[in-house]
Amino acid sequence: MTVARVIVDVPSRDTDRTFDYAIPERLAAWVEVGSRVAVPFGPRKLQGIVTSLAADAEVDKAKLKPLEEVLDAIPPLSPELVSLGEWMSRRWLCPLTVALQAMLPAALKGRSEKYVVPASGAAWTEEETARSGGLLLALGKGKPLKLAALLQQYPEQGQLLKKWLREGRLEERQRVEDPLSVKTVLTVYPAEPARLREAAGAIPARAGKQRELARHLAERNEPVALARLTEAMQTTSATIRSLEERGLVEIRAVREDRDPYADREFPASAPLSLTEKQAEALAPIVRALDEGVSRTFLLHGVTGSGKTEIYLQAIQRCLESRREAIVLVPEIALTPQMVERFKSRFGARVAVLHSRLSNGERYDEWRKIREGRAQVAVGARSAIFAPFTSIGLIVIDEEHETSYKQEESPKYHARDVAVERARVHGAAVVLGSATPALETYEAAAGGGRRAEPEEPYYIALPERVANRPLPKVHIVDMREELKLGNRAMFSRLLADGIRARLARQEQMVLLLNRRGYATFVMCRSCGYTAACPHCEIALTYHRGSHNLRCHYCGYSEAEPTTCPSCDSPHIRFFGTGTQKVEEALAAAFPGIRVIRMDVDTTTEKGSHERWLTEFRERRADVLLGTQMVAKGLDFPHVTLVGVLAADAALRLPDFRASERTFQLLTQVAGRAGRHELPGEVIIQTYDPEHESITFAQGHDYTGFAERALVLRKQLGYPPYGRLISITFAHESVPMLLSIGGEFASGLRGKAASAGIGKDFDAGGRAALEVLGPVASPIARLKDRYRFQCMVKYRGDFDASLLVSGALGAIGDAVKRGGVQVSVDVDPQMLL
Ligand SMILES: Nc1ncnc2c1ncn2[C@@H]1O[C@H](COP(=O)(O)OP(=O)(O)OP(=O)(O)O)[C@@H](O)[C@H]1O
Ligand SMILES: [Zn+2]
Ligand SMILES: [Zn+2]
Repeated sequence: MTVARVIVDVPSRDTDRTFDYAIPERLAAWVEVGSRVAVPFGPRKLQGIVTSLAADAEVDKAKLKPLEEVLDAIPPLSPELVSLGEWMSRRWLCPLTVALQAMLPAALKGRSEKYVVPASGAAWTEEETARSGGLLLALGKGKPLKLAALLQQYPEQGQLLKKWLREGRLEERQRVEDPLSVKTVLTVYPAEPARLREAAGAIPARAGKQRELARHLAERNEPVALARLTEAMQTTSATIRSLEERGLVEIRAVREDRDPYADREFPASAPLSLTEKQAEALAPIVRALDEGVSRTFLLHGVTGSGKTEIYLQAIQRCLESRREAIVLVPEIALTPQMVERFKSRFGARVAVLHSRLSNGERYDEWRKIREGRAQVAVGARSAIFAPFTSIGLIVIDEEHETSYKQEESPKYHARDVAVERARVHGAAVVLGSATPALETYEAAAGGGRRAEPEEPYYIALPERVANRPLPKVHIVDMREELKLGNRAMFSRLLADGIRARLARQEQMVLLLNRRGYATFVMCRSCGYTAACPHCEIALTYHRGSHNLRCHYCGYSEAEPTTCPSCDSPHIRFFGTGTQKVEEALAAAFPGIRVIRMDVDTTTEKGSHERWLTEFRERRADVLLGTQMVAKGLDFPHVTLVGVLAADAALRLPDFRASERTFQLLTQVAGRAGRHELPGEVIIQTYDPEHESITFAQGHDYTGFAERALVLRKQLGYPPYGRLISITFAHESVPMLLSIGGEFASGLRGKAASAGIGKDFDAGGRAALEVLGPVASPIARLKDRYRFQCMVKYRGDFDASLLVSGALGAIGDAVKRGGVQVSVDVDPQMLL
């Protein structure tokens, strides 16, 4: 092979095709499908990825420019991932390079020199040393050598170098000294507990904080990071230094390991003996694993039904057959608690990938997978691209979660990617949820209407483990509360519930459903609301800085004192934030200990974990938060879950609003009473008859789904029809109307000539309907107006192909006018 087809990393229409390059002799051993390369491109030098190799070029071979460099010793993408990228680019209408880049760890993007060093403990025979022609000698000097230089200097040894890199005897480094690996943390080492306790007694009362600290450390009896201690104990490092002066602690700078979980002990866990129901659920999955056929399962199990144990045992089976497993969990649920369950069972064979890791850490975990040191990848959405070569099982926990859809290009859904990868690998896919997406449920169960379940195969776990009951759910009509003169944030029932838990020292989870319940500013006299002058979006009030901010473009302005529209002084901040609830709790229940978890309190790395640990250790009574407290948490002492403003998101202009609300309520209710203590749930709402709320009260997923599906069918929404939304953005509205109109009529024409009608009837015939162009729900963003066309279709044809054809036809006009176009296939968020 002497020609490489390369896709360059420029995400535009014009460059969305491969370009041919000659492979120079010296690089011949290194260029593979999936290699990252540097190539000349006109006057520029670009990065690209080799998507195929060919013996001959499409143009005159003598005119081909040569590849300049191979950027990694071992290609970061396998041929399988390259073709997956091609599939994604067709499926979600994005440039191929965008799909391929999404699979690379961030540390591999951009330019950086690569170095090669011998791995610690690696050894070579004399014969190998001789064959290496001086290469090993050079490396043996202990200094990392540049990969590019080695390729130049030892052209004959290319294959050897590559072999040793693959075997892990040589290692590839990003930098000579990776600054991340020498990071240190100040750590407090306490003295013996007995000594601490004795000394605490002798510390004078005026140094009460020191005394409290000494007692705390005696109880804790293990080293703790200084920063963590000051925060947990609400004290300063000076106080801890005073303890050091007293000889009660020692503060040392400790090298922080790059393995984010390295300092944690994971007690080994053995497989539980499954309940009868669990065993029944596992059986068909094991059968598929043993047969090595690709099959998808929907594991529909109520909260606390023991789905995770089924995942674990399925993974076990997969590993026994020497294949690898990927487990996806929503980013927000990727807590130490979740990670612990996998690490305890499979130890060092687990690699963890999530966004809170630094680029260096992520890269390390990614390399563990690629080099075969890990066989289980646990991670958020993008872990679906884990560079395994022999996948046996893919698990998607909480498969209904919206975070599995990426909202920026490539706008892929991890569920679809999982099914496609599984098809190629002959792997099983397990989609688990207590509240499956209606699309998944309809496909699997057909709502019980189909005699033979098709793909995915439906497995139900309708009961909790050990016959624990699902919690009792009460609904409180907040309008009634108001009529009775209760203007507080908490209904009488909820307030009583909180008081009772405080008295019994049990714990509570309070959810503030803030989606659609923005903290906006409104004039009570004229109804004026503050909106961003650049985007059609209400400004959000920020308490700390007393200003109003746009969450889309960052615009901010000072909090108004009088209404800009009518001069009335009755302009004020509306809606409820978690901060306000926290204050109300403190006022109503003196001494209550609250942990507030929302975007503001969890931005710092590791803070999310820290809060949850504190709550687990029962150092707080209430865990208060937004959506992030609803998922996957398993705390034995939580006996009350309260939902403030359950209906806040119901009125969003999105056909999935009631599905999302039902899912959220059911999930959060599932946090209560998961262990010995029974649980209770109180839902406050202004809309107590809404189906999302009444079905959640009855823990009745099936009832909810059947009703919702009837509506979906009438309206031709998913799962009975599919959507593609195309958004055009530009400063000028007439331009948008003309481009949008041209696109819509072009697409209609293409559909008609393909024999596809526009009528969306119940008969299930192929149909395609183009709605719009109309102003988008966000009508202006960053000073650009936005118009959208919604394509609604059904039937067995490639609608994406038609859309891409229609976009191609207006391509020149779009380019000339400088119109931005974005396409979302199967959109999840209609806002
Ligand atoms: N076979 C078993 N024997 C004993 N205990 C079990 C068994 N299976 C699961 N459990 C326990 O039951 C509890 C609930 O299980 P798990 O967290 O796996 O449920 P889940 O279905 O994943 O719940 P959710 O959807 O709410 O996250 C856990 O504490 C778990 O340890
Ligand atoms: Zn006003
Ligand atoms: Zn804005």
